[in-house]
Amino acid sequence: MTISTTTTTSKLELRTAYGPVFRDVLNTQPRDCTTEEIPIIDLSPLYSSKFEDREALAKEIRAAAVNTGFFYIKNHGISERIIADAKKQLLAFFTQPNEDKMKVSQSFSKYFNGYKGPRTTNISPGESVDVKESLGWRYSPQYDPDPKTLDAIPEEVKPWIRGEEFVWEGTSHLPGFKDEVLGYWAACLTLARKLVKVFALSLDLPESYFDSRTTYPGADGVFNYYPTTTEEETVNNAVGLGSHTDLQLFTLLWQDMTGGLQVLNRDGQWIKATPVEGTIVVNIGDFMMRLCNDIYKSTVHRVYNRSTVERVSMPFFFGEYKFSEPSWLNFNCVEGVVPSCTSETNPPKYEPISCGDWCQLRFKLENDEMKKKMAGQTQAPSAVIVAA
Ligand SMILES: O=C(O)CCC(=O)C(=O)O
Ligand SMILES: [Fe+2]
Repeated sequence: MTISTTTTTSKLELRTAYGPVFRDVLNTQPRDCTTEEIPIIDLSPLYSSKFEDREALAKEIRAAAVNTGFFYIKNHGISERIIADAKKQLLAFFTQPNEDKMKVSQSFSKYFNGYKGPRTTNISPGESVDVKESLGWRYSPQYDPDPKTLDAIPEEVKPWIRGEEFVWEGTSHLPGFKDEVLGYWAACLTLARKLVKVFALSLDLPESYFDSRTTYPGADGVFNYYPTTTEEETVNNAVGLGSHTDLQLFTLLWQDMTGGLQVLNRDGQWIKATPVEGTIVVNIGDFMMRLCNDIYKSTVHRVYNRSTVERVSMPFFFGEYKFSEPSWLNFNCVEGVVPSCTSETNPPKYEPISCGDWCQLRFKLENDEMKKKMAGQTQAPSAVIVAA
């Protein structure tokens, strides 16, 4: 008798601004990641004055980005104090009575800022609603650690500034909230602007390639709070946050030590991105994937909190939003595949689009579909994977 060892796969549906895409997923249990799959990269050379040091770092980043598209960074330069203060404020926010959280409800927002309650989003169409709740705030030039003269912001740029003050007004009763949350956000933005230079190097571009493109960047801060799942949700395989890719150039993701983040590796195997003390996770977003013609992949990930305690995370999404001179003169602010990633035999696979449009389109799509879903049912659906 022969025993079949063939592993079956399922198709996982992912939502993008241009409609669904599908990935093959092995029907095997998630396993721990190896250090080859998700390496820990020492970021100290980022702060070195020697070009060779930064170039060597760029090589490490390229290797990680073409492999799983996920890596941990240590010695990243964001202090433990800044992180601890932000986490303290995160907990202060989410442990408030619901009516206080609703003071900054996303329903007040034009641009997806504010609070979304638990089980009110469904990022992955084939999985359950997301058990997590979240608070998001977007780029505002008045809080940019690289100071901006507000009067000098070009008129054409202004419609692309997506930060909204109601987030800070509606949390002003929480002592130190705005300062400490924006302190963390500013530290992430400073780090991201340094890191994007190494990403440029890693793509054989000049270090300064993205500088003018990130003068008014996509810089979205989010706090995620994953309550423990109910017994029914556990039985129904409910996700904390369903399978998705991030949208911008890259994400800096601080996660607590609870665990629950899973990443789809190149073989279609779910692997666990186990928390590593003192590190931040970096992952590639869709816009980066488009710019580099798929050399780097935006990696699918999801979260299950199956522990007996809450889990929290603080992602920061970094992208080109609005170009500064001279690029903003090209007001469509679209960007195609970068020249170093194409050749005669490897033509661009993607039409140019702006990072801003790319995000706005998908946020809207997700929101509209969720509204339809909520209108049609009162109970959270259980997870369904589209059949192979
Ligand atoms: O909570 C996490 O670890 C991941 C969060 C995430 O993927 C997101 O907010 O896009
Ligand atoms: Fe994500």
